[in-house]
Amino acid sequence: MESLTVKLGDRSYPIRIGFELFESLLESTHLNRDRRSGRKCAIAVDAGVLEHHQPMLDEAFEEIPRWIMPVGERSKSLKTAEDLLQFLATQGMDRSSFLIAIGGGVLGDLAGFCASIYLRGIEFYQIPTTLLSMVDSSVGGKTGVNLPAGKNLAGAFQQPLGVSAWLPFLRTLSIREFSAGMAEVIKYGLLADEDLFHLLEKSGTITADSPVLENLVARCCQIKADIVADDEREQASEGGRALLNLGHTFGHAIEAIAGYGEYLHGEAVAIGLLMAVRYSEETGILSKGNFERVKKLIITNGLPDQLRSPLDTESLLTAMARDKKVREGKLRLIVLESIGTSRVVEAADSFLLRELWHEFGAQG
Ligand SMILES: NC(=O)c1ccc[n+]([C@@H]2O[C@H](COP(=O)([O-])OP(=O)(O)OC[C@H]3O[C@@H](n4cnc5c(N)ncnc54)[C@H](O)[C@@H]3O)[C@@H](O)[C@H]2O)c1
Ligand SMILES: O=C(O)C(=O)C[C@@H](O)[C@H](O)[C@H](O)COP(=O)(O)O
Ligand SMILES: [Zn+2]
Repeated sequence: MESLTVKLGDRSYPIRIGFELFESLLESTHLNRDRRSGRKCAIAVDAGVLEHHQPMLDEAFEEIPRWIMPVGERSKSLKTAEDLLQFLATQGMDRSSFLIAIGGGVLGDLAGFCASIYLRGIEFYQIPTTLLSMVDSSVGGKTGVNLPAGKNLAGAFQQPLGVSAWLPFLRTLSIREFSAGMAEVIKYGLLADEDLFHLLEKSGTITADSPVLENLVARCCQIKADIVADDEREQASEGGRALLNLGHTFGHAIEAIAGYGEYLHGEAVAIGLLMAVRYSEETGILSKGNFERVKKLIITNGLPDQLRSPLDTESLLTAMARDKKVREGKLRLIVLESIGTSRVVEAADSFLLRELWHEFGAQG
């Protein structure tokens, strides 16, 4: 088992990652201790997880009331949040109660958001079940829902009490969903860890059975934990948590304009990473030649390197302008200086952005 800590003073929490018994991971994050304390709790679970793991979850959590979320990005909405909040209220959850989120990033973001606003805030645990949620979304406390106007535009920072990543969950994940998680893994290599990037280049296509999997998940979580510990609310004037957004200004625009769910988050991020690398090369911040390396890694891991069908350039640019990193109307973009080193550019070149969208398959 890999054990890490997100160091946030009295809100510090453990991340446990491993193949051992599911119960042991729950024990090691204190989740079972909190259950035994008599505090009321409830589960929010993704329907797709239940489809594959219901007997195990029934056994592990037999007596706990359960709210089931319909699968997919469209569930990350205010409407679904209302359903979950109503469920918490009808179960009589009080301020000493806690919520257990079992699912991918959609479920985790939604349940975390509901935990942050129910009775003005209750505690919650994260049990991520997708690669993406194990390496990224379950850690760091960004919670929220999408609006028609853009991704994650309503949300809150709410750290979990603990994260238990049981790796055998990944054996039932579709290849497409596993690949989506690899986009965030590649992102970490690019933004902060050249050795990780080399390891990925050497390893070929990563799968749920890859011998490096546990190490990869732990490494990504460690990078995120360190960044979050330094800049929990993304307020650093240079770098900081904003670096975790590499490729996302492009990716989030694709998700919103194509219609939520059309591109998986990781697929949109993969295209966004390539666009960010191209932007970095075109502006002379990154030396030429890196784009092809990143593209090879993206393709090897089953991710798209282009829009699948044309989207409207103006709409994409409008969506980008709603990015949460915008300051005083200026679009801030994460760029690469080299593989493993990233930084923020304060006012992105809008002419170049338009050209890039055309290069990657947008129209108009
Ligand atoms: N909060 C953050 O820091 C953060 C970071 C990255 C991404 N995100 C968000 O995460 C979301 C994407 O999360 P995701 O990629 O996990 O997608 P997801 O939550 O939609 O899960 C993907 C699919 O896999 C199914 N599934 C989940 N676990 C399974 C399992 N073990 N076996 C079989 N099927 C399973 C689900 O039913 C779903 O259909 C996006 O909304 C994105 O914005 C948030
Ligand atoms: O945790 C972060 O910070 C990230 O940026 C991680 C991203 O992978 C994730 O998709 C996040 O939800 C994006 O945040 P947002 O602030 O751009 O909505
Ligand atoms: Zn992301």
